[in-house]
Amino acid sequence: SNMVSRYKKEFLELEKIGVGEFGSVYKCIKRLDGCVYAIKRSKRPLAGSSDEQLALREVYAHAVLGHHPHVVRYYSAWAEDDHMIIQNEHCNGGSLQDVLLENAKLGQYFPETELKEISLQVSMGLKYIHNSGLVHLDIKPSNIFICHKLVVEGPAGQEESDSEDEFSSGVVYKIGDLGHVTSITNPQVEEGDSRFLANEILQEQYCYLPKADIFALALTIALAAGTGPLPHNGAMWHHIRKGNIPPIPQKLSHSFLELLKLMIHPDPVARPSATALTKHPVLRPSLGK
Ligand SMILES: Cn1cc(CCO)c2c3c(c(-c4ccccc4Cl)cc21)C(=O)NC3=O
Repeated sequence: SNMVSRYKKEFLELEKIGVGEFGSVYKCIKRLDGCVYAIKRSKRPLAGSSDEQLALREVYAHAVLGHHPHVVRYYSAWAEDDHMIIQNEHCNGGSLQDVLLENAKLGQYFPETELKEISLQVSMGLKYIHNSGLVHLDIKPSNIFICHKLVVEGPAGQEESDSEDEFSSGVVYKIGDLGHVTSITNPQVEEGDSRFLANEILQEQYCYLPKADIFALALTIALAAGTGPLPHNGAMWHHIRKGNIPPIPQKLSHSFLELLKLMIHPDPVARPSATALTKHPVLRPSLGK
């Protein structure tokens, strides 16, 4: 590789915002356009390894998926000095997992209206991914990123926000980390986090893959509602796969609880599709009247 890396040449590294076995994520400023990006640098996987497959799948998925308000935007990816680098949109509000941990410390949880907003926005992102012929397969709080719209001061000092758009609350939830994305029709399934894994995927039944994302979304929402840590395996894992939503320490409406229950139905066919969720009266109260 040439001496000066493209990464160092094009970007100013501000801070490390994540680290894992996958590599490290940095918040960077691109010198040319002055914008902030999230950049993941990971050790280049062994050529021909399954890790290489995963890395390529992530970039293919971003390339196919183009732009959607509820999918983290991809800008570029390249390889240099034995590293894979992917440059994505930076979401300034952290991940849903970060907010859940903060909430838990304070014994607070997302109220039902916010739980429905998260469900609706992530369903819109899933509808887009599924209609593109792909499935995510690793939906969970740490892969949902939050963008707070920056308030624009008007001339008279009053806040300006085109509140007629659907993000009137100013918070946008986006699906990120496409490392497990695969095709619905000829899938190469790399199982996601077992805490959010639907039983049919464990049984290698891949004929209703989009419904595995719906299953994982329901458990993601249950965590946002304050349920305790999910099991990775064992009796409680199977109890949930029989269609039992783990206990939630707040009063939720019967209709919302019934929807969450339907989303983890043991039979994937019985679970609502992402498209159905985006039109569901429980999530879109205005449609319910
Ligand atoms: C750990 N971590 C923290 C953040 C910032 C949230 O305020 C973050 C981001 C991403 C990613 C990411 C995930 C998977 C693949 C590539 C990237 Cl850049 C990871 C992130 C990403 O794609 N966009 C992010 O904001």
